[in-house]
Amino acid sequence: MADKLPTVRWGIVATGMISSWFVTDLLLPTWPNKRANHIIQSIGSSSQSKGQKFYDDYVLPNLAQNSGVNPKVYPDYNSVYNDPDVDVVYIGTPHSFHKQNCIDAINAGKNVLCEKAFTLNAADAKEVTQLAREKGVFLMEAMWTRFYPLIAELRRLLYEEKVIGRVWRTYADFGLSYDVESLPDDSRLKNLSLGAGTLLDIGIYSLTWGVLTLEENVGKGEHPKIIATQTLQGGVETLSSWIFNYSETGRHGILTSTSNVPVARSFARVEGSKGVITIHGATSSPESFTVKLHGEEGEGKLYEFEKPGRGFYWEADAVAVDLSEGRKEDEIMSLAETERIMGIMDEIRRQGGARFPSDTF
Ligand SMILES: NC(=O)C1=CN([C@@H]2O[C@H](COP(=O)(O)OP(=O)(O)OC[C@H]3O[C@@H](n4cnc5c(N)ncnc54)[C@H](OP(=O)(O)O)[C@@H]3O)[C@@H](O)[C@H]2O)C=CC1
Ligand SMILES: O=C1OC[C@@H](O)[C@H](O)[C@H]1O
Repeated sequence: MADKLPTVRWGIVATGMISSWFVTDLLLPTWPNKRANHIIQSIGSSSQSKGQKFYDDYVLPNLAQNSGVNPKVYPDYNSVYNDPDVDVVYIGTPHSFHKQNCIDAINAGKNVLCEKAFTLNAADAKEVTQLAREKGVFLMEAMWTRFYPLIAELRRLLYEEKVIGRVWRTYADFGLSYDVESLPDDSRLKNLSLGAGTLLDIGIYSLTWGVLTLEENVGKGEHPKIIATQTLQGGVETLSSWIFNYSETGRHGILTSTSNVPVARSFARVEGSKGVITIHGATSSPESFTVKLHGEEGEGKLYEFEKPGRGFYWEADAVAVDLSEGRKEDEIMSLAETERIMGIMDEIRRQGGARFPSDTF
């Protein structure tokens, strides 16, 4: 069975935390709903020694899972874009570099999976998506949570089975607890030119839970009105809160992110006319949810989902399947949806006051 799956060869750009998580997951022996095989073909870093350390730490221990391929390590990113054996480039740099990294990879004719947040603002996102369309390469934002089987089941229950009746309201939070001011000045979480602030880093997940639970046809129906506010500390946004108002359905999303308070384990709650669904785990990496009908005795029905490692393989599988079937974008995380999400985050920042040096609004 595994032989019939499409295989994709990845070029990894940057060797920070997220790239280590992504590669470690792709080198797992298997996972639920596995739809593709993945090979780490090459690694690009700011230096040979850093790239080599990444290889030693995250690839070498699991080399047996890499289909006999020993990846090349390059002391730059361009060599990855120009490596003829790479099918798709994975970009794991801080947000502010995504635009240029994508442009370079696309101009080299490569397919691209780029980390969230896709760019710093919607205008930059459109420039990149337009280029990919022109060049005819595949491009996707790595919004991994959207590809969890848990999401598909949750949406089936909400909009096919309608288990909680008419959906009215979603609360979702992503909070981490760190002191921004004590971080080094070059930290991507503190440095505004690297895109610091909670909205693009973690608020994007609360936002995603909002659209996935409140929109029956995600991105294809009514677009929400937004009412937003933000708190800045030393110019860096540390607390964002916003309401989504869907006037056609009457639904509201109450959504927030912060670096000042850790999120609760039950990070989201979807309320309907007949019951409530409470979602547990990390906001980026959900584990289970409980469906409890109004008036029902007990704790409600728990839905649990198996997840070896962290869960990055599901988005990678989607890329591999899209490529094998000749698609230039993914249906779940389409380019239009990325543009829309970036536009929503622009609007929250417009109202809330958080700005990056490169913003033109
Ligand atoms: N999907 C998810 O769950 C997560 C996604 N992310 C996203 O991934 C991106 C990277 O985050 P993370 O891995 O935490 O960041 P790190 O700081 O850990 O790593 C970023 C890497 O980018 C490269 N880089 C290039 N230029 C710079 C620069 N000027 N400053 C810092 N790094 C630079 C470096 O790699 P090298 O030296 O090898 O070139 C560096 O190691 C962000 O956009 C973030 O939103 C982050 C965490 C989780
Ligand atoms: O995407 C992310 O999810 C997990 C967080 O810890 C991280 O800061 C963020 O980039």
